[in-house]
Amino acid sequence: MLRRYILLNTNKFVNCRHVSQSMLQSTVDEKSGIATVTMNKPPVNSLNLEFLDEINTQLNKLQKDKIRGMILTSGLQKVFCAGLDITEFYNPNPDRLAKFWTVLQDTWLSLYMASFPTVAVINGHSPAGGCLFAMSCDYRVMVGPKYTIGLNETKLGIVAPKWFQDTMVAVIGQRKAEVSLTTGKMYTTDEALQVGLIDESLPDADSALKKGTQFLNNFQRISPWAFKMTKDISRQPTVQWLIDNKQKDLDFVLKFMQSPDVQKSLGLYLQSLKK
Ligand SMILES: CC/C=C\C/C=C\C/C=C\CC/C=C/CC(=O)SCCNC(=O)CCNC(=O)[C@H](O)C(C)(C)COP(=O)(O)OP(=O)(O)OC[C@H]1O[C@@H](n2cnc3c(N)ncnc32)[C@H](O)[C@@H]1OP(=O)(O)O
Repeated sequence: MLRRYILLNTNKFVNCRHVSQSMLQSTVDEKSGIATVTMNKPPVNSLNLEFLDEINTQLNKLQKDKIRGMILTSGLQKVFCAGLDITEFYNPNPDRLAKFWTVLQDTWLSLYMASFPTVAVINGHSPAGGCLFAMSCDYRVMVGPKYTIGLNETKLGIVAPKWFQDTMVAVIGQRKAEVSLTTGKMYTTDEALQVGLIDESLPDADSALKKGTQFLNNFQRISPWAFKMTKDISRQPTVQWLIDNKQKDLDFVLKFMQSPDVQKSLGLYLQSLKK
């Protein structure tokens, strides 16, 4: 059952419905219908099976609730999202890895094709899967200048799947995405703005949240149906490959991730992170 709360959010009191509370906090502003979904899984919001499942469930719920827009952000000090939880890939249990990858596919489809407008307020570092989530929103506002964002998979000795790559191509174009992906480039906020990976850079989280809300307010006079149809037409070419190839994509990941060379690279990368 939904309960009424007064919630302290970025130093401001707002009237909102409290929808859930765990690794993910979700609040809906009653007046505007805008949801703020805050990832809060210390230390770095890494996306493991349970966290992804919670995010996907929440996205589906918000869709049913017919919210008018969503801000996706982080409750952590300096990380938006560290991407996929690398421990899901290292010495994996094949059944769990299969579930993990399937939930990731579904979560991406839910976010990328959300029926409501979405904004990523990137208030911390956003490598790999974190960058994928940000790129899957309709608009990106990043807090600068000290955080970084990008698809860094090649630096881990792994390969960004086709649908990660296609998402980046849709945002920054083929040529820039190719250089970015092959070099595993992590962009500073300024560089990300220059290349078009983010839409705006703001000096602090409060002003970034305000900017995100302003963007969503653009849709108050736009019919949700017209918005959704337009977004579907625009994004369909990017999602269709995964829709048609979910099993093939999963089979490939299971094989790829269990190969000795990939396991060796991941082990070394995990060690370097621990240091
Ligand atoms: C031929 C092939 C064709 C097609 C290919 C098809 C398929 C390919 C298959 C699969 C592709 C898989 C794709 C994966 C995408 C990903 O998302 S991989 C994840 C990449 N993420 C990263 O590289 C981020 C690494 N982390 C960082 O850079 C920093 O932690 C960060 C800047 C985010 C924060 O820095 P800081 O605040 O200083 O924190 P720490 O570095 O000290 O970290 C704190 C603890 O958290 C642990 N940790 C960090 N990131 C992760 C992570 N992603 N997963 C798990 N754990 C992580 C870190 O080890 C620390 O742990 P400790 O406290 O020491 O125990």
